[in-house]
Amino acid sequence: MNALRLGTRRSQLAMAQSRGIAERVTRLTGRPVELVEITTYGDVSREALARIGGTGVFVSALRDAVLEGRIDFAVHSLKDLPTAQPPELALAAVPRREDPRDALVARDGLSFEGLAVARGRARVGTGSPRRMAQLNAWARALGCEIETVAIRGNVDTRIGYVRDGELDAVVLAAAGLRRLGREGEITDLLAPDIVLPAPGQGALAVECAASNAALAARLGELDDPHTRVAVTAERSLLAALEAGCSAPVGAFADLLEDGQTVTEMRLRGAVGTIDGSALVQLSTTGPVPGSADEAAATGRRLADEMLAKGAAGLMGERAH
Ligand SMILES: NCc1[nH]cc(CCC(=O)O)c1CC(=O)O
Repeated sequence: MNALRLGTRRSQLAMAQSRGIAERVTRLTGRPVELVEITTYGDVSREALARIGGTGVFVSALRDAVLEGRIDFAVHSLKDLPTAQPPELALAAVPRREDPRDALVARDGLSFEGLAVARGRARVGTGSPRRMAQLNAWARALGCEIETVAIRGNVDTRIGYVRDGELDAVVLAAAGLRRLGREGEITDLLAPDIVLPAPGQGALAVECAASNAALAARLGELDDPHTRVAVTAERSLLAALEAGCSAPVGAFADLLEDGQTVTEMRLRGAVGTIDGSALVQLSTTGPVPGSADEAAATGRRLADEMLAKGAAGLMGERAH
């Protein structure tokens, strides 16, 4: 039986994600899956992500490979996907989401609060305007000041800044650290009511050509409907704010359970200035959307409320 070709970026995180999905696809279909390495613009460019982001720098080379038939399918971090889905590509599966939270890796095992109140102005590394805005707002609420420092690079590089003392802490997605077996580095998990994750954080997207309906159906068996509904609402909120993946926008939908059954979905959104001096944070709770369209409508409604509270005026800024 010929192998399915799964295109993947070469980074450790992408490889770990792709290997995990490859195993599940093989178990499901009985077909071997072969990994094909693809280099994306996001891997080659040294520019600040906040500046080049928003156009799917990590995903377009993989998508081209799918459309040109060089690979059969691709796995992306959902938060890196542009919000508009091209009609020639099928979002075949959104598997069950991992921990959506941001994680702090700090010197001396410190929590964020411990770090913020420690003597001196803590230097916290992150390339994400969303994290900068919310961390600065949190520090202000604690009556402290921190310095957010723009960094990028792979997980080892980022953690290295703390190891070698250049920074007091870095912030990374908990899901990424888990997938790499590096959760032991985490010194604090940031509560979503204080630091809302990026829309889609912790979730993966499995894409194939829309014309390959048979493959889309097989891959669809990996889909987790609750995760799909939640990330659909989050991404619709982001799209309705007309913000890209580098905008200081946090969004997180969680499903509330009553015993065993899921009863309601709560969607939260946050937009702030990078210095944390202003933050608009709203939430809405209602019945679990019965379809992707309903989930998207929930996201748009919350975005409208946020815009009415002045969200647009907070999003103009960019990280330097
Ligand atoms: N923008 C890079 C990126 N895309 C997805 C993840 C982590 C894994 C995930 O969120 O699923 C990361 C790294 C990070 O934010 O620390």
